[in-house]
Amino acid sequence: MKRVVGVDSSTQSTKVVVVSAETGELLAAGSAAHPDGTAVDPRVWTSALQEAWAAGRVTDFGSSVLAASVAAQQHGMVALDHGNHPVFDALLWNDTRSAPEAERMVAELGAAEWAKRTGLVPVPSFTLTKLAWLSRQHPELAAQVARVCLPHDWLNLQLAGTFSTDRSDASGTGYFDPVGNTYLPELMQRYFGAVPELPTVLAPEQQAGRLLDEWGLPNAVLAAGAGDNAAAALGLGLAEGEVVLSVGTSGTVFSSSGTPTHDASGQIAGFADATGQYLPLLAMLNSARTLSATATMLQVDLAELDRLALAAPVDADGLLLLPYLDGERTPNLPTASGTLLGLRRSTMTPENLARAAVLAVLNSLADAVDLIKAAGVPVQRVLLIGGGSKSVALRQAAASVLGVDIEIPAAAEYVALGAARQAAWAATGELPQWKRRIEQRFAPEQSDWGAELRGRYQESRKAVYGV
Ligand SMILES: Nc1ncnc2c1ncn2[C@@H]1O[C@H](COP(=O)(O)OP(=O)(O)O)[C@@H](O)[C@H]1O
Ligand SMILES: O=C(CO)[C@@H](O)[C@H](O)COP(=O)(O)O
Repeated sequence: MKRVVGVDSSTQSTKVVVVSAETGELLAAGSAAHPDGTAVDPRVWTSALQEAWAAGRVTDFGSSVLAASVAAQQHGMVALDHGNHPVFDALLWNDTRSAPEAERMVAELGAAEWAKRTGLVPVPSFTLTKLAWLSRQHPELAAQVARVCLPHDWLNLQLAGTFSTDRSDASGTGYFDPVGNTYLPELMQRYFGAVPELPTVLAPEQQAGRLLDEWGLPNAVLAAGAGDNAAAALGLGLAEGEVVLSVGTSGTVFSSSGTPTHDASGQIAGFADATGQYLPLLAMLNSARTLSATATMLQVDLAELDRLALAAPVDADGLLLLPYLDGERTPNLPTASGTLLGLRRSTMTPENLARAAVLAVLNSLADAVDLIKAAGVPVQRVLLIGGGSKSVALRQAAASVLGVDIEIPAAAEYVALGAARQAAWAATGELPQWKRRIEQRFAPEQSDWGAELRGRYQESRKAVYGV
């Protein structure tokens, strides 16, 4: 049996899977945690990959492995000197210190022009705003930068010694045109003050090189890799009309599209996908960690948080959480903090707080679905994935809050699986057709509690944050 390896180097952890190249059947898996924080030394990701690789006993599959591929969190600023040493910690997608730069960039060029040229309107998540911050705050370090890449590109460098990326990840930088598939050096020059070497943008099925001997897979080539959401779409075999709700470290809502988006409001990121098409996407800074933070506040584990949330009234008895705990990206409120409304002696219960956290995550996703629908992206099927989707309370309430049927694919690491599927494509020249199994389906409940809650959530958000 021929195998392929998929990697997901996400915000909180590295996950590695070994699967059948023909069917995608899971054969082995390993993982390793990342440190908390929004600025990370990229060398930590290399160590985590080595740890997850060993935990998954990947080298036991040796010469049967045809290829590997890396998907990773998007946008991280990996700034390297001439010796490929990081000049500064990689500022991640959820670091908001470059908010002033993002505002300045939008004010100077205009949102519509940014959306037209890059598919994006700068927010602190995007790589170029972080480079602008480095150039302004640490000019002496910026002067040492010889090349710039993204988290998945850094791991490509460690795995095969090649400096390469793919269009899905490049499309999240703010200096790339996903329609023309070209870098925009004039934007890099204008906002970073120089044009460092940038990784070669490979086609989705193109090989990036051969794995270095130290990784113990003598016959394996390395595929181009991808941004994590594009890889998840590949892992799910996402089709136009299908929308993914991912409750991970980031909350994301995205679909597959044959046409690019240029949303001047900046709410929909017009990314490229990992098949040659496009991936219109909205991202939230606060998602699964809203649940874990609430569990910590209640001093319970996630299983107990779920039990509490299931024991509460469906609407948390009016307790309402606006979950902008780390600031927020959609809506663009980088300096915001969270707000709890409806506090009464009768509503201040652990059950209601747990339920309010679940409903907060779902309302943020529902806001994003409303926006992607309004942009004309067809929404015929909604798939719920991500670690947070393991919450029974969340998956049971999702259909009522969003007002649509929700499908839960069988539990899998879809980002890593998508990377593995790309690896098989790069090795064989054929994109394998792996089966997707739906584990559960939920329909909206008869009562209209979800619609009533959506109204209160939107009124509260408008009243408190003005958006
Ligand atoms: N049963 C659960 N209930 C709620 N949240 C969960 C559960 N299991 C895992 N999580 C959360 O899922 C998140 C990890 O999800 P994942 O999709 O792997 O994230 P990433 O975006 O980093 O890939 C963590 O924040 C974790 O707390
Ligand atoms: O910023 C985005 C998408 O634009 C995030 O989706 C990151 O790509 C982080 O992904 P996870 O760690 O949550 O998987």
